[in-house]
Amino acid sequence: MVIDGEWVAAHNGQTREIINPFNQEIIAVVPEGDREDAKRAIQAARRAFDHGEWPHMPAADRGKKLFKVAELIDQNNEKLAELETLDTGKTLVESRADMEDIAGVFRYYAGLADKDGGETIEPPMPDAVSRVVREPVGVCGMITPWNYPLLQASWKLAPALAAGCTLVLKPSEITPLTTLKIAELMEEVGFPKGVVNIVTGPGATVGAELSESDQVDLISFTGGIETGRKIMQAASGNMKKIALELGGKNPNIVFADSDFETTVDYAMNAVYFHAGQVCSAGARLIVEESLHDKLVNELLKRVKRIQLGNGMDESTQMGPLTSAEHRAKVERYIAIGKEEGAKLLIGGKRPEGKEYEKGFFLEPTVFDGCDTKMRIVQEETFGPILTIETFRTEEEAVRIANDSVYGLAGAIWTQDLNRAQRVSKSLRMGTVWINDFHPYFPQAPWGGYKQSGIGRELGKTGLEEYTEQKHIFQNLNPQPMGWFK
Ligand SMILES: NC(=O)c1ccc[n+]([C@@H]2O[C@H](COP(=O)([O-])OP(=O)(O)OC[C@H]3O[C@@H](n4cnc5c(N)ncnc54)[C@H](O)[C@@H]3O)[C@@H](O)[C@H]2O)c1
Ligand SMILES: C[N+](C)(C)CC=O
Repeated sequence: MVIDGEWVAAHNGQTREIINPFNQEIIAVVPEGDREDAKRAIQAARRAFDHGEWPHMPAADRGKKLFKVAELIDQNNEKLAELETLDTGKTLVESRADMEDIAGVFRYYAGLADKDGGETIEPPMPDAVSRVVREPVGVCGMITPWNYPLLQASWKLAPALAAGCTLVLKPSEITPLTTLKIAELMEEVGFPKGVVNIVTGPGATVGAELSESDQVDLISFTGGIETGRKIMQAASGNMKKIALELGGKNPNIVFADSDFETTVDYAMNAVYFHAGQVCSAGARLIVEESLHDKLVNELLKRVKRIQLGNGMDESTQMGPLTSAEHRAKVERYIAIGKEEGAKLLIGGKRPEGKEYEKGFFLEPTVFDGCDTKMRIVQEETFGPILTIETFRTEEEAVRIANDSVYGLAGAIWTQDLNRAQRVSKSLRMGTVWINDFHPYFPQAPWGGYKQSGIGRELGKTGLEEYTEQKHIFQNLNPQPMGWFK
């Protein structure tokens, strides 16, 4: 890991084996840091912020460095993609696309770094000037999940560095490899020491230290809702700023007038992409009753054809789940769905065959006859499970879709664009897609309503999250007030 510009082992020499979820082979051994390592990294980031050049460097120069990182990511796209696939199990095609997105994020914030020079405002008194400027928030703690390891890291690294912050990043303990690789690329670009620190290790120690430390000014977290709650509590000690990107249980609302072929195609992609391990997965299909039978029949035909396999194999459409623990959790949800009376139409078990024996595979699964009282509809299973609910009216569709503690994303399929606009206004979600599913890009903010999170990543807001606003007021003609004579 990287602390204060040096590649170091964990202070106590502990290590962790990183496993390929396709065959359980050990692909790497990484340091298993603890609170002590996190403290050292925080101190390094603190020194680099309080006494270093990075926060004071012209923003355009910080931007140039980020452009170079983007170039190196492009040059190393294949290597990084392979590493991500070996570590997570996702298909190589997905990993390559992730790397392109990641380079795009660095490029976007490289360009944005020097665009906000502050603003002059009109003070309500004569002979005065007022300026509002943005300054880096300080030392940032960053904690990332295992499903999109480098992508989620890039959404934090690029804006924080553009803003002039220093940081300590803790990747998920089970998928740290691409985060360590990008630290190598950043070393090649040359960031001042202590600006970028990477500490590998568990959430309960390294993550908790970052969240609790009074030397950290902001904690940015992407992960599950329960961990988010703990981080929010831990952050209250020094009132550090918090940015939380949490889970979702995202409705995919299909009206009977939608374009059938495109809708079915996207409904599959919405839920089974990356084996459903996507915060914005379209895991709840909410379909107009009159279209239900036709849509379900076609879905089942296509689900049967999904090609499971090694993510490294170009013909694979869906890889294994990322860990044995996670597969066990998803299997528990399948059992819960059956107990709740949902009708299992397909899947619900591990695939048979020698090629699947060692991997953490689970068949794509469809439950019909679902409703919002069921746990499989309310809770994030984070696996290849689709639940189907039906509606008769537009109002009912909206009510069902909003009946959730989450509010991350959702989609509407219809050719009636007035209806699409009406429904999009009624959905309590951070992102609404009309006749599409899944697009996200650096220019548009990303984040959740309700318990899906606090704050936004990406877009201009994603940069502002890493800044404090300062109002600088100058009296141009100071005279005694004469109040206390
Ligand atoms: N909203 C988004 O943009 C987005 C994106 C990706 C993933 N997610 C969510 O992430 C979740 C899946 O990821 P996960 O299983 O890795 O989540 P998780 O909450 O289990 O872990 C996320 C990170 O938090 C760390 N952590 C665990 N306990 C901690 C503690 N007490 N203090 C500090 N850090 C701690 C983990 O080590 C890991 O690095 C899903 O809920 C998914 O929806 C959300
Ligand atoms: C934010 N996203 C969609 C890239 C990953 C969510 O898990």
